[in-house]
Amino acid sequence: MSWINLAFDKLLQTNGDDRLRATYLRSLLTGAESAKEIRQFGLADWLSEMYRSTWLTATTRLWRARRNGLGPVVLTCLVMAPTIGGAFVLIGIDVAAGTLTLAGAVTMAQAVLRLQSFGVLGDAGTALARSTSVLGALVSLRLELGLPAIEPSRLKVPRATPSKSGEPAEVQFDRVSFRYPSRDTYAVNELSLRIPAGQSIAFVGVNGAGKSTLVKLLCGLYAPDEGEIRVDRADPAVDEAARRRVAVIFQDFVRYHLPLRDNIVLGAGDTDHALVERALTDAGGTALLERRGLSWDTVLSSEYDGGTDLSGGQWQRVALARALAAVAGGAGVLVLDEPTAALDVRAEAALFERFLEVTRGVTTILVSHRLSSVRHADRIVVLADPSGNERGIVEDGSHEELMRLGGRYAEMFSLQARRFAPVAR
Ligand SMILES: Nc1ncnc2c1ncn2[C@@H]1O[C@H](COP(=O)(O)OP(=O)(O)OP(=O)(O)O)[C@@H](O)[C@H]1O
Repeated sequence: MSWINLAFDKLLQTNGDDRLRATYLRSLLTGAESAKEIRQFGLADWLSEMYRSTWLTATTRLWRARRNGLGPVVLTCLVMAPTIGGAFVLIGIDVAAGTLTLAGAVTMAQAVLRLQSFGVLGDAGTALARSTSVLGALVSLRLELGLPAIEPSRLKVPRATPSKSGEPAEVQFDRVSFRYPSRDTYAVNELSLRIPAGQSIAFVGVNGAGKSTLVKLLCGLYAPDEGEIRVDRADPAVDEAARRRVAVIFQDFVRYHLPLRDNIVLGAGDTDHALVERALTDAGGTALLERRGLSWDTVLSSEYDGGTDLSGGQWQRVALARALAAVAGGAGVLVLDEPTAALDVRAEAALFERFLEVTRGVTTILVSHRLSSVRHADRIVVLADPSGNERGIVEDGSHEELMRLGGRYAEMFSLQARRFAPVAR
């Protein structure tokens, strides 16, 4: 059995984590779930390069191993070909002479063909060579059997450096309307809004009011049917630089199976380590390093040797740190589209409050169903209810102003405050 163990080891060392990572990177680059975030953060080139180099590392080793193993295969073929050919000739001669029946010839031929099962051309070898599709399971099995771990190779990938304007951006929606092609009604209807540079603003409204659609329009993921959107006077739907000025964390943000550090500074070049640390601290995620004992190089997936997965709330802190790092890297607008939904009411409110504190002076857009979480924004806009005949924005002001107004926001806030009495003051 020692040769099986050897081949097993060789296969894993030839591919192992690199193959697994390359397959994962390919799924990130081609999957619908990660597409909007990859486009928004401008990660396509960075991830493509990482995929290319990871795949190349794995396959180069595989090619080398195959080349090394080619000698015995060629030698065996040279011996087997005349042996099998000669046997068939002898069978033919016997059949022609009438000393071997047709049934006998078929049986003999089968027996001769089974000769291939021996040695390097054998079934076991072929099956092993084809078993790369079960690599993930093999890696786990290896751990189960107590075999030593394979060290994942460290990637050194050149990364894109974002523009570093450092200034908060001004955002303008001018009579914007947008309808999804499959729908009869407008998701956003004649909405006008100017967000001065450095202001924090919250979008609130009933389900389906168009809050997330507005965020996607701002990210340039869709172009409006009518009206204009501008980020520092440039259109994010057509201008890559304007798009990169918007850092957004969606509710379904991507949980990258990459080291903790890369999860925070995705594609952000050789970022100063102090900046990454500050981003994690500001996002309230230092417990990951202190209590969970992670290092900056720990891959955030248990599928990798030494890797580990995080809880929903811990992932959200990593995603928030990513947003803060993007701002430090040059983004001028920060958008949080309900990325904290997995946190409880109290934790979300505390996090948003802290977030507004650390991003003071940055243009910030918050979307949350929990009004106690967004009450500290400089300004709150209530989007029209699409089921009525309203359009655009129906209320606009600070928490205090809207409460004094006694309109829709005040009604929604009081309703929630009764439900979450200890949180909403
Ligand atoms: N990809 C899509 N295709 C078709 N219709 C969509 C799509 N995404 C959203 N919609 C529709 O557009 C409208 C606005 O949706 P959107 O998600 O922007 O609202 P929202 O205010 O963010 O809602 P919620 O509070 O439930 O998150 C809804 O009627 C929704 O059903």
